Amino acid sequence: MAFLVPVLIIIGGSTMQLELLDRLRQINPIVFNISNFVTVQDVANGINAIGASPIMSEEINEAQEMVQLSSAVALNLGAFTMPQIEQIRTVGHLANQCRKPLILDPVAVGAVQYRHNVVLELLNDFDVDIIRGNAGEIAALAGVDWHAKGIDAGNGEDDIAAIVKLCAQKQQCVVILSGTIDVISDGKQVVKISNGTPLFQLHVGSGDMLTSIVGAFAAVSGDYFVAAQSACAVFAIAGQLVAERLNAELPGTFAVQLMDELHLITVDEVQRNLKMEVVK
Ligand SMILES: Nc1ncnc2c1ncn2[C@@H]1O[C@H](COP(=O)(O)OP(=O)(O)O)[C@@H](O)[C@H]1O
Ligand SMILES: Cc1ncsc1CCOP(=O)(O)O
Ligand SMILES: [Mg+2]
Repeated sequence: MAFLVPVLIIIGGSTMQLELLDRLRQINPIVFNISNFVTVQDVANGINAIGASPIMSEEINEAQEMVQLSSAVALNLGAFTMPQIEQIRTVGHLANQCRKPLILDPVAVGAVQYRHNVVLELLNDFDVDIIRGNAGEIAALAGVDWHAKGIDAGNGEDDIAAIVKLCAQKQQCVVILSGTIDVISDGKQVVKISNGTPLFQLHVGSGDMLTSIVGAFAAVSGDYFVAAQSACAVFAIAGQLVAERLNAELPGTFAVQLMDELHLITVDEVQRNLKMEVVK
């Protein structure tokens, strides 16, 4: 096994372990995803491109084997049906029993009350380690007023650092609120990562890809707060590097080149481009 050079960035007491990207590529962890039919291909290829190994399943009878063979489990609630909720519940319990990191993407819970209710029931049923959503979704889970717009963040006036911290305290896990700035909290500390590009918003599935890539980082780190920060930094900087090379708003080209960049991006590039701050 090649020697891993530790790349630690310490800002205001918070530690970003950028070498997790190299560790991920060496270990090639399996990430089991319950995906949605809209973005499943992007999610599988995003995991593959970054250096992990995706597997998807909609069958409850193979839930136990799926969880056992994987190193992280990502639950995307983008387009679930009631029978699928039984599979999701089973997988959530199994992930807890087998101590596999469990990541949740609560798609559109800020816009659809039915989804919100179902997700709150699931969160009562099993423990998730990391929640990743946009501002509309995280505000809903924090119980804060916000005008979400379908699968998109929408708008609101509250302080997003306070919202993500409240959500992390309420749900007792690490929470990522992604957007123009990614804000990450474990309920005590809050970190902001100001990388990325607005082109992410022109590609449906950007958030879903990030959620499963968070799973890949959680699979190779015992510290979910650090894993969440590293995944957000790598993903946002990959998109930013692509955008810097494009001379027009090209959503199709962006999506294709994002996949390439996820494969090519190095720890050194992340380190040179990282814009991270600890919120006081
Ligand atoms: N305006 C923006 N500027 C920079 N990065 C962005 C912007 N909007 C979204 N992103 C990035 O897009 C990725 C997906 O996040 P987001 O768009 O919030 O998810 P979702 O697709 O679930 O709404 C994240 O890496 C985030 O940092
Ligand atoms: C359009 C759509 N409808 C249900 S799930 C979904 C995809 C959401 O993807 P993302 O949250 O990554 O933009
Ligand atoms: Mg989303």
